Amino acid sequence: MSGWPAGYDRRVYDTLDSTLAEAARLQHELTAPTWILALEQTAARGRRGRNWSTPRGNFAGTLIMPRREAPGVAALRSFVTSLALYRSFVAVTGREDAFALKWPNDVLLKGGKVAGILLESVGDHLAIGIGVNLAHAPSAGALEERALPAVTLREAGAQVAPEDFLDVLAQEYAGLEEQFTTYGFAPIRSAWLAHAARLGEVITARTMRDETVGVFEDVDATGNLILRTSGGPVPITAADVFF
Ligand SMILES: O=C(O)CCCC[C@@H]1SC[C@@H]2NC(=O)N[C@@H]21
Repeated sequence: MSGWPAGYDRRVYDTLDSTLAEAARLQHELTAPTWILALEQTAARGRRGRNWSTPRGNFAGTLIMPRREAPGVAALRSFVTSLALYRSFVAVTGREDAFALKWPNDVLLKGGKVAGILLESVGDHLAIGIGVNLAHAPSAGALEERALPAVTLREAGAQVAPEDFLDVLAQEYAGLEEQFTTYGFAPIRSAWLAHAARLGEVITARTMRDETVGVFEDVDATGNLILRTSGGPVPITAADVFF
């Protein structure tokens, strides 16, 4: 797949503090959904207030678009995005078996984290921040306790420049975005579940307040993780998942 999807703009920067921060600064002047790519970020953010490191060679991008739906529906684009990443990774590596999706929105390569996604509301826009370890990954010492190891896409045999990866991702995303706006979450959910890591296995979901251990049974129609526990199914809206 090559080319650039119709209806999307793009801006490429050498260095930014954060593509999410740039999306917030640009929101009022954009006239179309826009991909913002930075070849280096100096103050990138990850989920739950964590830092995210983006040395040169890795992919750091944000897609900003007008938010037309209720926040909960718009947030389902985290699944659209992780599925687009999955398909992009398969496209550039030819390795269908090596990748899996971890709820809510990480992409795994051979069990290690290769990409992360952070959604933010920016006024009446949605900003989808995406970081991919194309060439570099943080060492085990830089990660939190129990976090999955970080791996690079090179470990799947692919050497891809960030600009080239953007072309692939933007096309994959555009196709899935159209599917999402036309048919809703159902087909995205099915496709996502087909590549889910640890479906049917016991996993742990940890929030600031508590921890739930149960069998990963499903992702429901609103994107909740469903864990089967001895007390019945428990829907989880937001949590960190540990295997
Ligand atoms: O914690 C995670 O897993 C999500 C990481 C998201 C990082 C990306 S890199 C591009 C965009 N800009 C940021 O500051 N963060 C996101």
